[in-house]
Amino acid sequence: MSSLKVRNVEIGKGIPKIIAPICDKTEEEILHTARKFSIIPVDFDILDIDIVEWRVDLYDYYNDYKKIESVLEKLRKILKNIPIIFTIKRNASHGEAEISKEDYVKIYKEVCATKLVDLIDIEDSIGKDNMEDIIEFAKDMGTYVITTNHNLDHTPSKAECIATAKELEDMGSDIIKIITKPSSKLDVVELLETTIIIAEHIANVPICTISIGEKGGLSRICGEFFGSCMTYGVNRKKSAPGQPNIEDLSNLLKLIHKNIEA
Ligand SMILES: O=C1C[C@@](O)(C(=O)O)C[C@@H](O)[C@@H]1O
Repeated sequence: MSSLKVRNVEIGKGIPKIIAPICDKTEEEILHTARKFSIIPVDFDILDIDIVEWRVDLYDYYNDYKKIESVLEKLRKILKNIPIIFTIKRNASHGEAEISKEDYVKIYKEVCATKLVDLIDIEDSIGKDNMEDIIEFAKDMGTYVITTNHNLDHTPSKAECIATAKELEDMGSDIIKIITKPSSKLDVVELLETTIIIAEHIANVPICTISIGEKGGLSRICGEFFGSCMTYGVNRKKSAPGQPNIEDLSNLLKLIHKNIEA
């Protein structure tokens, strides 16, 4: 697995990168949260984040491209050099956006064309052709692509996850993300083992794996050992169940980094 440098952040090397999602509904709240993320750390008031994800499906106007662009322009200024991920999750992937695949593709392309975001996160529920369509466009615009495979009701086998990772990499993903739902502790362990195999033997791009819900919490903190390159931390509002808060996450990641040989 090789790393990916986005602005000053090297994803796929060292401590997994902390992504802070912005999950607000209104422009005012979104910008307020972004300002908190951009504050220069003072003493203990450190918000230790590497990347900000805007969860656009949680915004009141997720299907109004003009409004999205206007918020993005402001976010870009506020967040300065912090990389921004643009994500719309449709309700097919437990997100909030009731949006057709065609509109999804259209909004993502328009956003790439603005060059205001560093990465986009696209979901596999839109189908291979639509994913490839967005990826090709994103590459032309210089936007990095995270492709997300959602398994929100089960944990697929190792073989299935490996096949998925290969397929997503072949499509041109810059980062591969696999999300699974555990029904037992063994499911969590299975995903961690799968992560090692993909990171060390299969993928040439960084991968991120998450076992969701309270049962899967371990998968969010031990990525450095198993080969998962990034993890999501909560600020005020969670964007998914099981996410730890940013401060705890940051402390844990540093502690693990000091005590393991990855
Ligand atoms: O894909 C993901 C991962 C996530 O669902 C999580 O479980 O932490 C949180 C989402 O905001 C993000 O887009």
